[in-house]
Amino acid sequence: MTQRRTLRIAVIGTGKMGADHVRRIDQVISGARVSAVVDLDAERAKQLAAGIEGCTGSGDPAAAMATGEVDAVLIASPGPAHEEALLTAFAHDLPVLCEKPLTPDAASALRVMEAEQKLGHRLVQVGFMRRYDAEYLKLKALLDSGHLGRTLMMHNQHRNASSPPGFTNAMLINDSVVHEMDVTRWLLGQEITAVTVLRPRPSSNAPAGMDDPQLVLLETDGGVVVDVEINVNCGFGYQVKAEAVCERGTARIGTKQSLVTDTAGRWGGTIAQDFVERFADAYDREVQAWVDATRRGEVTGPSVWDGYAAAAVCEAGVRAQREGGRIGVEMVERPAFYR
Ligand SMILES: NC(=O)C1=CN([C@@H]2O[C@H](COP(=O)(O)OP(=O)(O)OC[C@H]3O[C@@H](n4cnc5c(N)ncnc54)[C@H](O)[C@@H]3O)[C@@H](O)[C@H]2O)C=CC1
Ligand SMILES: O=C1[C@@H](O)[C@H](O)[C@@H](O)[C@H](O)[C@H]1O
Repeated sequence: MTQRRTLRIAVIGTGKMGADHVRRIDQVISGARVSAVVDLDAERAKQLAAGIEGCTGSGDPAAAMATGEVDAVLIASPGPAHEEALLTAFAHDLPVLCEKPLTPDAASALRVMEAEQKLGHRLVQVGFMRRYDAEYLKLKALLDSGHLGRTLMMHNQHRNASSPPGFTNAMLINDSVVHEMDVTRWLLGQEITAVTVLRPRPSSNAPAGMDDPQLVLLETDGGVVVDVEINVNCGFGYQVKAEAVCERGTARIGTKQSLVTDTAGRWGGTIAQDFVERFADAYDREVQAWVDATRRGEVTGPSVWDGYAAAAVCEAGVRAQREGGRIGVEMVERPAFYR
């Protein structure tokens, strides 16, 4: 259905990402407004709602989606809560922007995929925001142009200043490396077939019980080998870098130096401190693209299939962490619905 009027959005989960998306919809992008915010911590939701005209705050996502006062839903609760919220949105035929991961494991992602297919039309865009980042878009355009020949390898670095409390080895894969898994599939147009995880000695910055950093190797069905340094307690800032090694050259992103100073015998710049800062433009473009598509009655961007494929690769990654060795990715065949 084409909707030319302002889209009324319910944001579910008002923690770090949810609150940032609320600010973005309220102050940055056009064509939408936040009409409801929902959090299990209802007080948090009410406080956020108080600062936004015409917005309610509450603690029950299902009740908020049933009011008939909502046109679309942005899910920013933790991954394990996504399946229930998605199925509720499907019951009301509401378009969804669902933060990554779609769900935390392949079986639940498959259930969501089957439920969406039963509806007979797509409703979900998955929040793999790197696909909207200006540098990643340039890299994709270059690789697609064929100018550098076929891609042979990719090297990635994914560093966070520190991990939030409760972060686990499995989350290192499911929450962090999931981004490299998605961009690998998207940049190369290939599926990932196997995962190996190597662990150097842990950094003394890593919380007890977490092996950080780790080196994750991905192999694709097109014969490309991709390495990812995941290092979520590096201490100095947030860095995401990627280099594609191709037959006729290489291409690097993430090395941008926006401001370089020369002073008192030194030269240097600054490093972003977290993803909200580094990927601000990508999140803006991602949410604007979702709003625009929804108002046109379309669903674009990363699909439930992409969310499922990433979940299947993550599952192999977590097994590789636990069991060691090279673990094959198990996936169902891609349904015609998502081609
Ligand atoms: N695209 C990206 O770069 C990033 C995406 N994320 C994703 O965003 C989502 C949220 O992450 P954060 O904001 O960092 O988490 P957070 O822990 O800061 O916030 C989560 C919020 O959800 C609420 N909540 C928990 N269960 C809920 C439920 N069943 N219904 C409604 N609210 C519920 C919590 O009370 C909390 O306020 C996750 O899926 C995460 O993977 C997080 C960071 C970056
Ligand atoms: O999605 C994200 C977080 O959940 C994750 O914890 C971080 O490592 C990633 O850099 C960020 O983009």
